[in-house]
Amino acid sequence: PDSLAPGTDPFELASSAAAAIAERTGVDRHDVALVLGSGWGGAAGLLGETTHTLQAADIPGFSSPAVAGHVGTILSVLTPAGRRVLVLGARTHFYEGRGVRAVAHGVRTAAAAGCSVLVLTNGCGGLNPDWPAGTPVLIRDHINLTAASPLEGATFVDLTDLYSQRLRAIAREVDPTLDEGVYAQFTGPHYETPAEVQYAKRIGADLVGMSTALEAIAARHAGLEVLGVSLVTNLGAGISPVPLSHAEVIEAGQAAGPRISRLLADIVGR
Ligand SMILES: Nc1nc2[nH]c(I)nc2c(=O)[nH]1
Repeated sequence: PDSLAPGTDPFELASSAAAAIAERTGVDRHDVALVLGSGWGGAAGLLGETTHTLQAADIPGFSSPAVAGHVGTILSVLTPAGRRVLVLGARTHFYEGRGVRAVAHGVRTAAAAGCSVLVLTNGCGGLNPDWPAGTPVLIRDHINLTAASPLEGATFVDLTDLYSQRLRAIAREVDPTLDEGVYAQFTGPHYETPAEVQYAKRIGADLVGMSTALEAIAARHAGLEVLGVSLVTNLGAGISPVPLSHAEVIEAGQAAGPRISRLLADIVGR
């Protein structure tokens, strides 16, 4: 069944997606999954040898991307250390209105494909003036402002250390200058008002985005160890005098591309 409609079991769909990936790549088990957010597109090429490129729309439960800057492919990459990375370039955002099952499908597919680690990357707004556009920031924790959960029913899941200290320590070995922050997921698709940015700041957020938190919760439930890395692509509304634009977002991501791609490749290579 290639549908996330009510009635289909999302975990069965993830298993069939993982089976389709294994069949099409000949790779029975992947080790690390990587979700590429805005600005992170260049990372895949530096991870190792891309042995297979699949169209996401050909894999059960995935659809073609709705956001410019997100490619609609799923890659299988072999790292120099012999690790298999599943690169999910087809993220579904909560604001697409396809439901939380669609948002969590990639993560569940990664777990069903055998992955034990998930690296979630995103582009986001920064609330710290010390972080100009192009700054990568490790996610230390999140605030889920979507009023939703990817989990259904009495699925009580502990979220302490959701963003693995072990993986953050590895990231800091690779780049000791990396800062950390709390990421708040808004529903979007609109950007925050200046008042909402100040609200986010007051409740303890350093980064504002429209992804990641729901995926991380689904990842913990699926038993994956999570590393989250944000790319500050703009300062949150009201923090900087000029208005936001998606063009600015893509441009800042591209400028930071080489550095963050190298960073991600070195972290995954550990
Ligand atoms: N919510 C929110 N999401 C974002 N994504 C990007 I790239 N920039 C932003 C931002 O300023 N706010």
